Amino acid sequence: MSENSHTAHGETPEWGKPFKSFATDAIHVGQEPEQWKSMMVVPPITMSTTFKQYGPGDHTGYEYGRSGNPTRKCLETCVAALEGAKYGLAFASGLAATMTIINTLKAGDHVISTDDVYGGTNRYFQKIASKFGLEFSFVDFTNLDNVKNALRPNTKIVWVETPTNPTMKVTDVRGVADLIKSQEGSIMVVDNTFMSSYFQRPLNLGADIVLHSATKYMNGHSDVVMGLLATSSDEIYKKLSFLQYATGPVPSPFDCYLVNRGLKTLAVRMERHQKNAIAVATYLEQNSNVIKVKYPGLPSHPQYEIMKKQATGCSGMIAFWLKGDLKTANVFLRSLKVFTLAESLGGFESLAEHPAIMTHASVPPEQREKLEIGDNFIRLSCGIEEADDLINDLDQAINAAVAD
Ligand SMILES: Cc1ncc(COP(=O)(O)O)c(C=O)c1O
Ligand SMILES: N[C@@H](CC[Se]C[C@H](N)C(=O)O)C(=O)O
Repeated sequence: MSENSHTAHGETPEWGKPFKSFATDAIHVGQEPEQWKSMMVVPPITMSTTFKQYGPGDHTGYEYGRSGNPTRKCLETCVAALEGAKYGLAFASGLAATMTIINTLKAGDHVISTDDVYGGTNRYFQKIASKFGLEFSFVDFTNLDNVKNALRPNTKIVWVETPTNPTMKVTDVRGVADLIKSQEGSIMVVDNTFMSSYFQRPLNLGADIVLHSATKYMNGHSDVVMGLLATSSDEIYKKLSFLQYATGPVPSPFDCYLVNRGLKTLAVRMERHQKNAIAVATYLEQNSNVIKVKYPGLPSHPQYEIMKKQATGCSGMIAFWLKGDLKTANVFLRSLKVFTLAESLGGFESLAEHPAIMTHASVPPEQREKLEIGDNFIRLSCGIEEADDLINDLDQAINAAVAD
């Protein structure tokens, strides 16, 4: 069912058209009842860690739970379809998926990363992977000359996160693909966590691997930690699936079941996240106590034109800077009643957080300052509640913060 063309339905004048049959694929691909003797419609949670063989080495394709599991397979097949990819792979967390990609490299290899990459990815690159002889450069991908200038003969991976966590910088993915085309042996990884497969398909734009922290939108219910990868390259898949079973960062069958279930409502969830985020970002832009709002789905975003060119919509993530200091931000966050003050994002519930103290505390302070991740900086994940309730909540919390 899956293909990379666009649907005739749901025309949107501004954005790329929705991916053809996305919701149908999310519900059906990899879920065929015919693969089970009982013809069950909902795939089972297969807990068995081992599988009977007809004779030594003569088996159904499953031998041991680390190298393959039927529930995981349903999920991986579905994810591949949703990314327009040939292959999907599931991992125990987003960072486990990141680590697996980095494990394809060897000492002396070089990685160019978006400067505003998620704090945990930054920490893994700087504090762990660099100890094994890998070299990292962090540059601002909103100017592709920075990427061009950072390329070295030993550059093996260009690591794009778009939009970035937390300041919502957008990278021209096709522009990066064109840049590295002539660089033999270099691949591009795109962390698609903030968009989900519903709004952006990086492989269509020239990426080699797509990564998700499925902990976020792909699962969407804030009850599973998981990572997902997708690729259409046989060579890359071979390396990643070897590492998946040889190093073992695999998710549990129960978690695979939950994420596979979460995908069934991804399309409707993302539409609602977007609708709420547009309403909230528009409200924030009009509030005189807010200095700046960054939402890539509004024309005020510096990379709005790129966003429209490469995405079919925008998620529930908003970055904004309050007038005031740490105390103002603190009172604002403590005053929220509908938004919950918590790390993470992409679930049905709205969350708010303070990146400098919470999710991005591991980013070196001087790098945080350069990226404007300061005391008055707030990140919102708009859930799927009623938009008016979200706006009223933000309004009362901002009023409480400025009055204090
Ligand atoms: C953009 C992004 N990528 C990767 C990760 C890592 O994912 P996980 O927490 O599932 O390990 C996160 C969050 O943690 C994230 O926000
Ligand atoms: N990607 C999530 C993760 C929150 Se940061 C988790 C933990 N404190 C850590 O440092 O690893 C997000 O909210 O951005």
